[in-house]
Amino acid sequence: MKDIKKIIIISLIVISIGLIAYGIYNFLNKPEYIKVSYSSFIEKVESGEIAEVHLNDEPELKGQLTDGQYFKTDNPRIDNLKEMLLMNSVNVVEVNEQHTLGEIIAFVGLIGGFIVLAIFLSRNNERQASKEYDKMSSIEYSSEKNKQLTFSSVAGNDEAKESLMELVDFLKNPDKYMRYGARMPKGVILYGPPGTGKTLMAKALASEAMVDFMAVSGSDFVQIYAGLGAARIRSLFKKAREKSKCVIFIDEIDAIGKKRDRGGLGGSDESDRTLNALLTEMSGFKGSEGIIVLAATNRLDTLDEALLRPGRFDRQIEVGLPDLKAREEILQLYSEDRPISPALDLGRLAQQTVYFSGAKLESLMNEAAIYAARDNAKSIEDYHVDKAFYKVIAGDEKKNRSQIAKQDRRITAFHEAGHTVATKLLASANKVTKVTIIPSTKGAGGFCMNIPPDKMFHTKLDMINNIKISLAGRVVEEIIFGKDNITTGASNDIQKATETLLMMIKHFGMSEKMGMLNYEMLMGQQAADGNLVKECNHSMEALYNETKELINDNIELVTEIANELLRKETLNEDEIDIIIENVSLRRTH
Ligand SMILES: Nc1ncnc2c1ncn2[C@@H]1O[C@H](COP(=O)(O)OP(=O)(O)OP(=O)(O)O)[C@@H](O)[C@H]1O
Ligand SMILES: [Zn+2]
Repeated sequence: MKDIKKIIIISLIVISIGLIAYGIYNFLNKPEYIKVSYSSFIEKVESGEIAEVHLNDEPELKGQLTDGQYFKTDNPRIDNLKEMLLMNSVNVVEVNEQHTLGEIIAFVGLIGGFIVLAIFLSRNNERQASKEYDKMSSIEYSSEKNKQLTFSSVAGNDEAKESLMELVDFLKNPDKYMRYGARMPKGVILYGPPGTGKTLMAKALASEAMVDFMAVSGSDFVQIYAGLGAARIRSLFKKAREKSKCVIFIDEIDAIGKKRDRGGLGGSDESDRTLNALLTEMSGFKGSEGIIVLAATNRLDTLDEALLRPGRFDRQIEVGLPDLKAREEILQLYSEDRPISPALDLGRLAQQTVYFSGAKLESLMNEAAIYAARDNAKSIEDYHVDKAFYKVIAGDEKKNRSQIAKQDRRITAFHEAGHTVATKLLASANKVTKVTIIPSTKGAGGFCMNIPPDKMFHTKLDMINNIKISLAGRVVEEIIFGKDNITTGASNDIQKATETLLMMIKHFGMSEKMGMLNYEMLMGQQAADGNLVKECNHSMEALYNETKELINDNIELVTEIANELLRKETLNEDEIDIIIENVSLRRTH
């Protein structure tokens, strides 16, 4: 505001100078005119007493006599006046407009004044705008130094916690790792369903390492103004460097890091610019600076690959929904400071809260506490939890708390038990590290983690067994629940089985009927050759029937594993081996 005043004053001064100059010029140059009649003017022309005439369209003509005197006379406004004057060797000056030099000066002065004013105003605007831009581009972040928060405040997710704990020492002593030439990760992505404790873990990492925690959200960078998102990224990293050691947490990274469209549709230049700024900043800082960027997303597969490359977010940690044990731990955690009735069985409550996230469990205990307080009850009772339960799953289908997703769980348990048994019987060299009926981002239902041994070549038998392992989930569904009750849960399995079978026939010459031909080369891209489809269908059916036979022979084992899965939700390899041993002992007796 002050600046605007200054500019107005300066402009006024410039304008006044112009006007004064005009006045002075006029005053100094104002000649005295004597009036002569037109007839005496003509006489003077003819007698050669006129030196100069200014021709114009005005009522009066002006000019100068040979003796230097100025004169004026009536303007006859005739066409041949100029010719007549020239014939009498009078100097003729044509003045089309009446502007005198003085007026021109004043005019120039005025224009100049305005130009100066405009320049000043626009400069001022620019300065104002850039000031505002600076203000907006400096990112607001929430910073917390939470001394009490440790990894023990995060229940379950042991693998994820372990991976993060490795980083604590690095954050404390980055120099130590630099001395050994160890390259520590700059970026870690935590991915998994909402409310599973990703933010909580990031905070725990910062507080255990006793460094600053800077939290922002990806949506803060989605801006209407061009370049603002990128500027905010730079400001964020600048502030982080000022702190030297810190954890930057970017929630909802997908808001800036979405896959860039190859077709050019949808993806905006603006979000590209923001993403590029992030990538540049991340490659910019050195590992020795003790800065780690944690990012969270619900979906890893929507992120741009460029983000996941080495030197960026090259560590990806899954944070899944809690299983039975973890749910009990979380419930325990949120009961600690609350008066819980001794009759309230947290173990049973954990069993009844399948598919609940940590956030949902926390909210369950909180709502129960609110109901208890409203009742002025001595402690939180089972029926408070029951009421709270309906509140928390409100919007979901109203289910009895002990019946939640009961059928889903049963189907998933049997399906995964099928994969497990097939793996154990057909591919004993594979490691089944974990079976679970808790959904992950990888599989819709549960999953059976199966690590094949490291080998250079795969035999035909290996590939056939892999197909059977994939089919075993569906096979068990059919045997236990009937042909009409098979589910969509096997779609990934069917895709995998088909892929393997096609590879065997099309690339590896492993089908006697189709011979040793590469069908890709024979048919180009159009693979829908009738014979090929028929052969695939035929082979798949044979493999399905063989798998069915295998499962039927071992249905007792499948059932046992499924029931154990329903009890514990997650089984590791040792637990599976014990069940197998028990069942085979029972059989031989
Ligand atoms: N494993 C857990 N242990 C203890 N508390 C948990 C756990 N998971 C979630 N919570 C509780 O739920 C709250 C929300 O979790 P948090 O914000 O960390 O989830 P998030 O995974 O970051 O979710 P979003 O994807 O929605 O950002 C936490 O503050 C905590 O109270
Ligand atoms: Zn399956």
